[in-house]
Amino acid sequence: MTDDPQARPPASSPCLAADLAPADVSDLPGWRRAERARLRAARDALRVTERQTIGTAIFRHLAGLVPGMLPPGGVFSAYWPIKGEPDLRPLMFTLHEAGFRIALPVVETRFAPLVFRHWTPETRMERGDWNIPVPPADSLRLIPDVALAPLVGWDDAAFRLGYGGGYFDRTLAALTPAPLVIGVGFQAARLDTICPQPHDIPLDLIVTEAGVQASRRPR
Ligand SMILES: Nc1nc2c(c(=O)[nH]1)N(C=O)[C@@H](CNc1ccc(C(=O)N[C@@H](CCC(=O)O)C(=O)O)cc1)CN2
Ligand SMILES: Nc1ncnc2c1ncn2[C@@H]1O[C@H](COP(=O)(O)OP(=O)(O)OP(=O)(O)O)[C@@H](O)[C@H]1O
Repeated sequence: MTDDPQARPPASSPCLAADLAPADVSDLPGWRRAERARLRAARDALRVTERQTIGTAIFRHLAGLVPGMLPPGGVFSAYWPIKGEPDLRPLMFTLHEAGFRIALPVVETRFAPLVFRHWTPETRMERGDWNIPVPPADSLRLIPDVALAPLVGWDDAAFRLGYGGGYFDRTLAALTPAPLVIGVGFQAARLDTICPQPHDIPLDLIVTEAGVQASRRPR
């Protein structure tokens, strides 16, 4: 041990470092609300063609990665895009054609973990909570082996900022074994840190149009 303060490891979370986070993180929920609004406004401002180019790049990265992460006939959970999220529905068709089962997340009960309903190209989607299209209630329930989690924001430690309902965190805390979760979003939505809290669970990988950007586990 030494008394030289320079020799000590950082004494506190990087969230408290002035260069990484807002001056006042004592109001973390308020800071997250503001960051969500800022990042969503930036996403909404993208031109349709820019969004499509980014979606295509993310599709290519995932189409190369995901099949090798799934067992034969394994379950892949995607998402039905809302609010300017990258549209990865082509990946649902591609992986369905390759013999994997596709699921979509559904809020069946508010503030409870998500459930995952089977989707095929023949599924007639219905309107769920927040008007998100979902497979009908009589669809088979599946447990994903690999799940995509759409990102509003992300950081280098693979933490995710979502819409603020805590659904993915609650779901990951409840599922055993936990699926491999890939956060999907825009490179521009990177934050120095989301200021992770005890309930925040890091994702396994973050994929943006620039490729794999962060991972929790050594690859
Ligand atoms: N495409 C997609 N599907 C998904 C998710 C997602 O993030 N994206 N989810 C991932 O968890 C779940 C739904 N979670 C959501 C949570 C909040 C809002 C939302 O729009 N909230 C409003 C506020 C509404 C309110 O307070 O009542 C908002 O942000 O404006 C949307 C989806 C399941 N399906
Ligand atoms: N495992 C959990 N059990 C109970 N509540 C939880 C759990 N995880 C998160 N929450 C609650 O959900 C709320 C929102 O969490 P957070 O800010 O991390 O949302 P988010 O990850 O951005 O949202 P979402 O996953 O819906 O897109 C918090 O108030 C938190 O207490």
